[in-house]
Amino acid sequence: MPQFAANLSLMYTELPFLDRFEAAARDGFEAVEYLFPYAWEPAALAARLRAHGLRQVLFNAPPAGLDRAAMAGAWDAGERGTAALPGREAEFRAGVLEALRYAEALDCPRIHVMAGILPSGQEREALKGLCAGNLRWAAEQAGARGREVLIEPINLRDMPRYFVNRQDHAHELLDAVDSPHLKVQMDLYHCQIVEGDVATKLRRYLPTGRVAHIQVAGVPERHEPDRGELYYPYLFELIDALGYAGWVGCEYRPAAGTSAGLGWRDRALAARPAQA
Ligand SMILES: O=C(O)C(=O)[C@@H](O)CO
Ligand SMILES: [Mg+2]
Repeated sequence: MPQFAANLSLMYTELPFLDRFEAAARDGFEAVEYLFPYAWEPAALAARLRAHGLRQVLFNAPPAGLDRAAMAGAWDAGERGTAALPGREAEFRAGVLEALRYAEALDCPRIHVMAGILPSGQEREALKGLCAGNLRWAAEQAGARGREVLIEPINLRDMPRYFVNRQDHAHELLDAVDSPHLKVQMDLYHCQIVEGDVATKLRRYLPTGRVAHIQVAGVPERHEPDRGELYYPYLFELIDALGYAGWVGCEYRPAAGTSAGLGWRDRALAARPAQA
């Protein structure tokens, strides 16, 4: 059965951010992911991880900005990455280097690098080369530090004009970059909204070894995985059967309260086949 990581950006939001680590550990999580660490010093976050026996398994590179102040305000200003954006190469590089600095301090093996919102009047086709070039540079930087860069297909309802929407968009970029340090973050919530046929996509892409992180949520409300149109017990069994050994991030907005809504996870773990 997959190993689950708590997403501290969407879960435990009733608590101040730094208190969410303890809450996740108390609920039995051994790993966490979240959007951004940059409002805190790496040492403060590393101390929380250590104190609660948690591993950091994923976070995002800054969405834009050349310096810490600009990076901090970028998400609220509507920025969603710069990998595919012309003229933003310096911000892209600054963000990747800042993320890798945190990844090292937090011993986090991978960072999610976002591609950006397609500028009006531009076609994604025309920006694929630029995006691949930026991602190649990022993958080299990450590889030199023993880390991986991930890209994630995201649905256009939540993020209009986002550059990477389908699994094949992401895998096409991986083909172009051709680096063992660039991988895919496969979020089944986005996959269901954009493409459907999720089990077939898992069967196609997990055996490639290119999927380094999976995320889950119910569809369409992005609540607990036991709410909505996807039947996760079947998908978890399939993920196991396909030999996926990575983390599954719980990237959903709890409808029942974070701890009260973990029944789906406990049932999934209880259904785990006995280890030989
Ligand atoms: O929205 C998601 O899904 C994510 O995984 C974030 O990292 C990016 O928005
Ligand atoms: Mg996601």
